[in-house]
Amino acid sequence: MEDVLELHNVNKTFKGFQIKDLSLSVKKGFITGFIGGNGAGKSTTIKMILNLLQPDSGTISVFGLDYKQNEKEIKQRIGFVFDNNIFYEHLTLNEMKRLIKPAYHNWNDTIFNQYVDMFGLSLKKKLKNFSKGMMMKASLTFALSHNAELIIMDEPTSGLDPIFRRELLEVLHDLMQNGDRTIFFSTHITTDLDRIADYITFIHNGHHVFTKEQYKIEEEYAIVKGDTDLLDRDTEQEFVSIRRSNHGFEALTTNKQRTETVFGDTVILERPTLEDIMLYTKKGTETIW
Ligand SMILES: Nc1ncnc2c1ncn2[C@@H]1O[C@H](COP(=O)(O)OP(=O)(O)OP(=O)(O)O)[C@@H](O)[C@H]1O
Repeated sequence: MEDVLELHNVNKTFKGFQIKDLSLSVKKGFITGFIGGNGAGKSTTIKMILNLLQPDSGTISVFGLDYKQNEKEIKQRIGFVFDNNIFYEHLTLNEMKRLIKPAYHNWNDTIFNQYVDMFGLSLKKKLKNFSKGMMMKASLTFALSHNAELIIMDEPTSGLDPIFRRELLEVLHDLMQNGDRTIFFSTHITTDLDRIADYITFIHNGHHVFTKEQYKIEEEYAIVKGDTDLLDRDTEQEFVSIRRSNHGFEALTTNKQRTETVFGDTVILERPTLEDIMLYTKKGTETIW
């Protein structure tokens, strides 16, 4: 399968925060959800992918091209959707379109009008009077109107009400019927990903934890529950992190099959949510529990 986006050993240091040797790839034709807790480095990574921020070292290639030689071509083929307002607020949607359209040689007015209608956006209303949901839809409309092959979104569903969110997810899902398109989006709302993501990329504290097909996560990971007397120095090694209470322990395994072999039916295995995986991974590295 073709990778549309590849990061190789990318490093970026801010005071008090570091993206460390981040390598990841995004498969063409699929939706990849990009997850990680607050401050994990998602926005920083997305900015580097969009060449809005330069890595200190490492390489980033988009469509197999690098920004140094091919910035214009890459930007023609990428659409990005941000949660905060990147438009000129005093302009109407129509005025904004006139400004953006000449920058893209693949611009398609029919598609633009189609999404404006579908999203119920007003062409004559000033953008400063758009709600957050409308702004997100406007931003997505611009990305789609130049036929972007790769759509990158930073928290597209945050702050949207459940109906808007569901609608947006359905639009994203429908967009994938054209198998050439790829979507990479960060989110805190991991339940959104259950609906539409094929792959999940998880970063924690500037490190890549995994990129996996969603169904594989279900196959490999499990929450394990059992009596604390099953735990010793050896068996503890089986888990990412362990939570103990008076009633027993709960832990996350990344290798369900092995856990079954080691513990047999002395433990109960449950399907973890992405939230569980994020939480246990965080606790594991902080060793609080
Ligand atoms: N320009 C900058 N200068 C200094 N530090 C920065 C800069 N941009 C981001 N950071 C820091 O880098 C860390 C990662 O921030 P980033 O916005 O990438 O995380 P995030 O995963 O998108 O978080 P959230 O989900 O909360 O939006 C944070 O500690 C942040 O304060």
